Formats: sequence, C-alpha cells, structure tokens
Amino acid sequence: MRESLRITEIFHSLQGETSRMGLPTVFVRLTGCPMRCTYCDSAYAFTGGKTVAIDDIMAQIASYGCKTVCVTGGEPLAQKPVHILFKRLCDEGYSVSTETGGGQPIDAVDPRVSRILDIKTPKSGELKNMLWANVDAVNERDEIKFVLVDRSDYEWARDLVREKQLHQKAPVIFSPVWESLKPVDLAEWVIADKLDVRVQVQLHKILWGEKPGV
Ligand SMILES: C[S@@+](CC[C@H](N)C(=O)[O-])C[C@H]1O[C@@H](n2cnc3c(N)ncnc32)[C@H](O)[C@@H]1O
Ligand SMILES: Nc1nc2[nH]cc(C(=O)O)c2c(=O)[nH]1
Ligand code: SF4
Ligand SMILES: [Mg+2]
Repeated sequence: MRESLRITEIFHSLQGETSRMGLPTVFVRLTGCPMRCTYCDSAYAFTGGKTVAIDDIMAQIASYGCKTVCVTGGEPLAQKPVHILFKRLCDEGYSVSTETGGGQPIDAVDPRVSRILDIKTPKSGELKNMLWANVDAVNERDEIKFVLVDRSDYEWARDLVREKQLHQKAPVIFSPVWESLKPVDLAEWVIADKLDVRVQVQLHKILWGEKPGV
C-alpha cells in the first residue's frame, strides 16, 4: 500500500516563526489535531483535508524549487506516516522543521529535523495534555516555544524557564497570541526580567494578515 497523509494545504511562503523567520519555506499542513487551544489560528485544519500519497507530497514540494520545509498542522505528529515524510525529506537534502503542540512524543522524529516544541500554557486550555517527557528530549537543534495569551501566561512561562533552566536545553521563544497580547508589552517584560529568550511576532501575519495559505 502506498503510504499517505491527510493534508489541509501545501504552500510556499516566508517562514513567519522561530529562528528560521524570513526564510522562503514550503509548508505542509497536516489535517487533524487532538488539542483545542483557545487561540488556534489553524482551526480550519481540524477536519477535512485530502488524503495524499507521500510520493505526491514530495513531488508537490519539489515543484517549488525551495529546499526548506516546515511540517505543521493541525498536529503533524498525530499521523504516524509523517515519520516516512521526515525521512524522505531529510534523505533528499531538505532542511526540515516541524511544529508540534507537545502532546505527542517527539522522540520518534528523525534526528535531522528541527523540532519546534510548544509548551502549552494555562490560558491555552491545553496544559493538561502536555507530555512533559518531551522537554527532556529536546536538543540544541530544537526550539522550545511558549505562545502567551496575557500577563498571567507570561509569568507562568517565565517562572518555568527559570526553574527548569529551559534556555540551557534549547533556544526558547516567547510569542504573543495574535491580537491578544500586545507585542510591545511582552518585549518590555522580557527586557525588565532579563530573560534569555527570543521574543517573536508572527511575520506572515504582519505581511499578509491572518489567512490560510501564507
Ligand atoms: C497552528 S500550530 C500547528 C502545530 C502544532 N499543533 C502546535 O501547536 O505547535 C503552529 C504554531 O502556531 C501557534 N499559534 C496558533 N495560533 C496562534 C495565534 N493565534 N497567535 C500566535 N501563535 C499561534 C501555535 O502555538 C504553534 O506554535
Ligand atoms: N508563513 C508562515 N509561517 C509559519 N510558521 C509556522 C506556521 C504554522 O502555522 O505552523 C506558519 C504559517 O502558517 N505561515
Ligand atoms: S495544538 Fe496547534 S493546531 Fe492544535 S489547537 Fe493548538 S495551536 Fe491549534
Ligand atoms: Mg500558522
């Protein structure tokens, strides 16, 4: 049987998040997610989508002539054949990252892939489904990301970074929930608290607004 994945969209844009921000990137958005974060900007990927053979996904990615790929969702690690896609992409010389919500084990991911691990906050509504073993599995190639709704989420994340010295394990990102937490407030809190984290605002939404396909 030909291996396939349920896919919501494949598109070519600029990476809008993480240390790869600004790099032309092909995005593969997998359908379905077991979580329901209060702020999710990709809820259109919860259902629907199309079943696409991994050979056809590879061909579509290749058509863009871009060697940087981000596998996201939905929750990419909720579909087992994603590991075949990771291997094929890495074997063919793509530079691959994946965005995960932290509720699925990350240790099965091909070690050549940069894993962007969200730690879900209290205000996300999904802290209960966080798999804490994932935090021990990260390395310097990965990034740990907190998406913050408000000041209380910020203080919770700040205290966790300090307590577990997360910035020693991997680069840490603090990102405001779009149109919820003001980026300038987050910036000033991080400076005042002398935190060793990167503040990032979603570049693609500044460029194109909030919509699918960018
Ligand atoms: C849509 S999720 C898909 C991958 C995976 N389910 C996850 O949560 O990491 C990709 C990234 O977008 C972030 N995100 C989702 N909605 C957002 C919003 N409204 N503002 C800022 N970041 C958001 C998530 O926290 C995650 O870091
Ligand atoms: N341009 C752009 N960059 C992104 N980085 C992570 C994204 C995601 O939805 O996971 C994303 C996205 O949806 N668009
Ligand atoms: S885990 Fe990711 S895709 Fe799922 S609801 Fe949360 S932000 Fe959205
Ligand atoms: Mg997005």
